[in-house]
Formats: sequence, structure tokens, C-alpha cells
Amino acid sequence: MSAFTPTENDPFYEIMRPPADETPAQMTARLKREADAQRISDNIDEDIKRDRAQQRKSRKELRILLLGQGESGKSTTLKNFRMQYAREAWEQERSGWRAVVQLNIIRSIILILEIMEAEMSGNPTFVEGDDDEIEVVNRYRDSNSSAAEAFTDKHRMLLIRLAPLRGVEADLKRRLGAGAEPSHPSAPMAATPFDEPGPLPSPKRTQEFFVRSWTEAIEPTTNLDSSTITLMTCKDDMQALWADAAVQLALDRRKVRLADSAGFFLNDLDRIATRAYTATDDDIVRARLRTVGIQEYLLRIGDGFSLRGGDNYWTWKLYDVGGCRTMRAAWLPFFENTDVIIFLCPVSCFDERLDEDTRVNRLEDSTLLWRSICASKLLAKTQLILFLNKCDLLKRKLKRGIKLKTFLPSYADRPNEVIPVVKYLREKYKEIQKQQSPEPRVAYIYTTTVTDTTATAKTLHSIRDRVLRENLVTSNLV
Ligand SMILES: Nc1nc2c(ncn2[C@@H]2O[C@H](COP(=O)(O)OP(=O)(O)OP(=O)(O)O)[C@@H](O)[C@H]2O)c(=O)[nH]1
Ligand SMILES: [Mg+2]
Repeated sequence: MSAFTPTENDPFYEIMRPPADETPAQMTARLKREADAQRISDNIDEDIKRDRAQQRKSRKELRILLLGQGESGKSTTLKNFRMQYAREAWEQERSGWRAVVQLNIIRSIILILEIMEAEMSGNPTFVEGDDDEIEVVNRYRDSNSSAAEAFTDKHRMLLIRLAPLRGVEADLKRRLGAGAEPSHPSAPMAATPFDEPGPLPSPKRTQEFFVRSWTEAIEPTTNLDSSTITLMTCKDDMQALWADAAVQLALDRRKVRLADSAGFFLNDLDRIATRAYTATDDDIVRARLRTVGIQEYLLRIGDGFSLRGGDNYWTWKLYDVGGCRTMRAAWLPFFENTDVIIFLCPVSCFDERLDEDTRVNRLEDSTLLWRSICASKLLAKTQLILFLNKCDLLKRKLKRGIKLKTFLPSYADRPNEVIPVVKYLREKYKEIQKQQSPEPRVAYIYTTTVTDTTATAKTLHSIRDRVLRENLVTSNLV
């Protein structure tokens, strides 16, 4: 239907309604007039958009949007950018990250304590498995009594001695201004930014922390606070808990892979649970804080192409978004003036499900999202960069014998190894981009582990050069 054809709900319906006695010739002429008007209107919109983009480019300003599902690595990529190109702000915030790392540690310990309590009380309902939950529950029932017996007075003592950590968790949350939001909020869900809200999800039981903006939340602090003192006091017990064989067995049984999960620092307690601890660059990059809403960060990036020398800097406005399905509708208003999208697909997630809707496989969700971003007319001229991320975790997962083809049958009998798997996914995503893009374009694809700051620095340099070169050409600044 043409945009000018009125519907009954249209306030101008009576005025715009085609005459009742319209002849076929009149109708053809009217439809042509409407189509012409629509074309002119589209052209005007297009001109306005181009002018705005041109103005921004002549001001040397670029807008870059980081997109991808929750936990795909958007904020981690942003941290790498800031570490490279906003070093002063990065240093200023460093002391504030201590609280986030502490909170990550406490979350891991509390998760272990909850699992231990559930095992002791013979509660089989708390199961973290993704793929074959029912089987896990059944296996758990069989081994239920022996699992409870594996825990002794030593474990009961640990439960009591580590109880103060719950108070520290509350303190840190208050200090960070963090909220705890279940991953299954009641807000409507949309698989893509363009979708109507879908049916109610079946959620996972986990809770995660978020702050509206980490720069507001992370107040530099040099004082020795009570959370540090409690962590120091609890350090030996935390290490004993983490090293305990019965605990490790219980985690295995429930398929909880803490060492591969977000914000894992339990192997670094000697270094972190101390008076003098300062977060390293790696700690900051690995610390997990969920993003809610949309956050803007400015970078000043030298283009490195100036023959005149001196200041030849661009302002890159980076937008980091919350990736959970309840937050995707909020992305849409930012599409209009976006020059570049960096899309993160966590390739290790092929056997996992979304926290916010456990019916949905993560890789399928990511593919669907990529397809919708590529197909968007609004983003037809936007430069696309794809990160096939979390390659380190993919490698570990494949080594453990988890088969991609179980979750992605089209992979068939290709080797279950990291290089062919990444190659296959790269081709798949490239093909989607080619087929779906409204206009021909090239998407740059990188295989990444964005927690590896050295390798990521090289990727970011390459992106800087490519993005600037392309924009210098399109804005005639060379
Ligand atoms: N091992 C590994 N961990 C990663 C990688 N990329 C991100 N992570 C970790 O995964 C967790 C989630 O990353 P974030 O960058 O917070 O994810 P996000 O996309 O911003 O998630 P939302 O804010 O919820 O949308 C963090 O703890 C990261 O340290 C990676 O390549 N390898
Ligand atoms: Mg984030």
C-alpha cells in the first residue's frame, strides 16, 4: 500500500479517501501521483540525511554504535577503545574499578554458596544446565544423597564464615549505585530492534548487576574501605571453598563453568584481596557490569594521514547499548545518524541459551539480529564491522568435545575445530550480509577475543585506519 493511501483510522480519511466513482484510469493516475510524491519525499529525506552526515564529517565527527546480544562483549570492546584512545579518563577511573572486581568476586562466591546449600538440602531444582537440563536433573536425583554426604562440617563452617560477604555485596551495590535486575524483567521483548514485542519469556534464575553509566558509578577511591577489609579477612576461606573437591564436583554436576563465565577472578584472590590492590588494565577489561540503556563515550582519534602534521583529530562518538532483548527497541532512534556499526557475535555461545528467554539459542539469536541489522534500510549506508568474538572460549569448548553440529546441523561433518568453525561462521555471516543488504557493501569481519587487550589493540588500529580512510574519501577531506 502506498504511504499516501488513507486508512479508516487516519484522521484525514474523509478528505484523502479516493472518490467512490473513481474510474480505473483515474485510479492509475492517482496511484502514480502518490508514488511520485512518495519518491520526492524519500529523496528529500535522503538529502537531509546526507547533508547531516556531510556536516558531521566536515566537523570530523563519527558516530559508532556497538551492537550485539547481552554478554557478547560490547562494553569490553568499548573498554579496549578507551584504554587505547582515552588514556587519561581511563587512568582516572582505575581506582573505581576495584569495587566492581570485588563485586564480581563476591557474586562468584555467593553462587557457590547457594549451590552448596542446595546440594546439602537435597534441592534439585537449582540447575544451571542449558542443553540437557532434564537429564541433569535426573542424574542429580540419582546421586542426590551421595552429593549431600560429600559436604561435611568443614563446608558448614565455610558457609557461616563467608556469610559476611552478603553484607559486603549490599554495600558495594549501594556504593556503585548498582541495581540488581533479574535477567527476566517483565518488560516486553523484541528479538530485533524492528520487532513488535513478543510472547512472555521463560527466564533463567540468575541476577546480574548493572549501573546506568559506569563513569558515574565508578568514583575514584583511595580509602581502605570495609569491603576490602572483609575480603582480606575472608580470603583464605574463599580460596578453600574454590579449591574444595566436593565443591568442584557439585559445580561440574550442575554444569556451572565459573572459570569461563563473566567476571571470574577467583584464581586471583592473592593479588586482589589485599590492601594495596589496584585494578590492572586486564582486570578492568574482564570486570563484568551489565549495560542498561544507551551510554555515550567520546574519543579523540588522530587520523594519522595528515601531511600538514599537527592536530588532525576526529571525534568518535561511541554508543554502548544494553544487548538483552528487553533493551533492543531502544536502539532504533540511534540508527538514523550512525556511520559505523560494530556488531559482536560471541561464537562460543552455540550451545547456550539467552538468559532473558531460555527457549532461544544464543547463536540463533545473534544470527537473527545480524540479519535484521544488515537488512535495515535505515542502515543501508552504514559501514558494518563484525567481530566473531570469544574465540578463546570457543576453542576451549570445542576441545571439551562439545560438537557444533549438535546445535547447528548445517555444520554437518566438518571438523569440530576452531579454525574451520570460525571459517564456516564467517562465511555464513558474510553471505547473510550480502543477501540482506539493501545496497552492495563490504562488511569487515574480524575474529576476536576482546579480553586479549594486546591482540584487540591491533584490531582497533586496523579499524581506525579503515573507518577513517573510508570517511575521508566520502567527505572529500583528502
Ligand atoms: N573469555 C572471554 N570473555 C569475554 C570476551 N569478550 C567479553 N568477555 C567477557 O564477557 C562478559 C560480558 O562482556 P560485556 O562486554 O560486558 O558484554 P556486553 O555485550 O556489553 O553485555 P550487555 O551490557 O549485557 O549488553 C565480560 O565479563 C567480559 O569480560 C572474550 O572474547 N573472551
Ligand atoms: Mg555492556
